[in-house]
Amino acid sequence: MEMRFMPIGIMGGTFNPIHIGHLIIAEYVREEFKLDSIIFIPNGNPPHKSYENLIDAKLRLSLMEKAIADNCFFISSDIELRSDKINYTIDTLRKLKSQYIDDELFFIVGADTLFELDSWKDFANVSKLTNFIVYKRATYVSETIDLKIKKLKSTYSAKVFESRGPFIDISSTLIRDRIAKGLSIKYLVPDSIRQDVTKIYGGNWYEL
Ligand SMILES: Nc1ncnc2c1ncn2[C@@H]1O[C@H](COP(=O)(O)OP(=O)(O)OP(=O)(O)O)[C@@H](O)[C@H]1O
Ligand SMILES: O=C(O)c1ccc[n+]([C@@H]2O[C@H](COP(=O)([O-])O)[C@@H](O)[C@H]2O)c1
Repeated sequence: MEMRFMPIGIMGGTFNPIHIGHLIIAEYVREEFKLDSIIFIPNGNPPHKSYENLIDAKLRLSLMEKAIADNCFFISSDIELRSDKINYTIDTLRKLKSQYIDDELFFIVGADTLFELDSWKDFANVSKLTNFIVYKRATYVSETIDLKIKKLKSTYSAKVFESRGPFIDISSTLIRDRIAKGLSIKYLVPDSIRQDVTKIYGGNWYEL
């Protein structure tokens, strides 16, 4: 029997809330790197981020599930919601590796996350368990991105690839800020979750 090792993408994030940037990036990278599927993993208790407006992890998960429902290549995972402790990627990857034993993992990160990678818990071992795909993000110039990738490769033998996808200047911060100002988030999140996102993040009737 022929063995087939699958390249699997991982889109880890706080998703507070998920937006079309996450979806466009995942779909672009899936095709670009010929990934079999992309697992979306919301972080229950994010290690680095301190938020004024971090909504409940189960709500972030359910918005994410609704947002990815129409893409058969996208899979949702609650692996980081099963404990109240801070979630570190090293633990998640070890669990995923026991499930996807022979498959190759590709952790998708935006350029902002690239610059934090070596501060992740046990990054030396993280980089043995997964490849990385970096997606450019406004304010991060490509020369600096290239230098950082070079450094991660030489220091940790990390396997880091760069996506050629287009800049997408959308963030969860933008969504939260616009809702706070009573502005529209139409087209910034999938239509299937727009009303829920507006309500959950304290928006008014205007978006309903
Ligand atoms: N527009 C984007 N371009 C490139 N990468 C992105 C973009 N939006 C999110 N990402 C990446 O997706 C991953 C998860 O992002 P996250 O859920 O923190 O969203 P965010 O938009 O960065 O949130 P916030 O504005 O609250 O910081 C991170 O690696 C982040 O860099
Ligand atoms: O493991 C760590 O130390 C660690 C520190 C910061 C972030 N991460 C992961 O990086 C991914 C993107 O994080 P964020 O904060 O940009 O949403 C998400 O999957 C986080 O769990 C992981």
